[in-house]
Amino acid sequence: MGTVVEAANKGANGSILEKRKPTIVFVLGGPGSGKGTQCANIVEHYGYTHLSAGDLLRAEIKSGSENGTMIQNMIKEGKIVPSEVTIKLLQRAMEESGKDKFLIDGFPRNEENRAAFEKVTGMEPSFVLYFDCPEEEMERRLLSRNQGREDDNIETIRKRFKVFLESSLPVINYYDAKGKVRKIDAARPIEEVFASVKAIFEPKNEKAD
Ligand SMILES: Nc1ncnc2c1ncn2[C@@H]1O[C@H](COP(=O)(O)OP(=O)(O)O)[C@@H](O)[C@H]1O
Ligand SMILES: O=c1ccn([C@@H]2O[C@H](COP(=O)(O)OP(=O)(O)O)[C@@H](O)[C@H]2O)c(=O)[nH]1
Ligand SMILES: [Mg+2]
Repeated sequence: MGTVVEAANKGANGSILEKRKPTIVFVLGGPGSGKGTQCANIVEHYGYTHLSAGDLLRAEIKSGSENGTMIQNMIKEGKIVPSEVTIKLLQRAMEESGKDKFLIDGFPRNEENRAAFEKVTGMEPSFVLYFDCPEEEMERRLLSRNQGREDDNIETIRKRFKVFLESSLPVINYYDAKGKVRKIDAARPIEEVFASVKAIFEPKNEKAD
């Protein structure tokens, strides 16, 4: 039974993840659009495991890994770290969690990230949550985030906005063409945004009338 699904999920590396067939939701949106904030809410209500690609990369810098300096420099410049580095961290985190429902926050950030992830893991997202927010609002939020991040300064923020428009939006457009994007107006208060998020995660009542 399920041979068609199994074939569709089969990736190139024989990973245990294939056997578990995890559910994946990509959480995308510009820097400061509220991805991390809303992911925390989703985890609380819907039992997903939150994996922030940015957090994994920052942890990798702290761990003193051989890639640490390269990653740090790229983040400081708002550039996208090579796929193989980020994908390895995501795969490891998924494996180690022992869980099977993931919010992947802030990845894929460009078409190459996306294609490499799908190829290496053999997985596609169930859907993509896209937090849509104007730059002025994102800029305000980032400048008052106060997490001591090296990239939350106006110079790097401008670079991140440019990278988002040029490289990350095409990923959203790609999934939109496949009918997989759930777009949310993220320029509202946190609770209002979460109300829209809930409507996406709640099971549909087919017989509602
Ligand atoms: N809807 C919102 N309205 C106002 N501030 C918000 C909202 N969502 C998040 N924030 C704040 O904006 C900053 C960036 O949010 P965060 O969730 O870290 O965004 P992202 O992960 O997309 O960069 C944080 O300080 C957060 O508390
Ligand atoms: O898949 C990823 C995710 C993040 N980053 C880098 O990490 C930074 C911070 O990402 P994060 O998602 O934490 O920032 P946010 O958008 O949440 O503010 C980005 O600007 C990139 O330089 C990356 O290269 N690849
Ligand atoms: Mg974040």
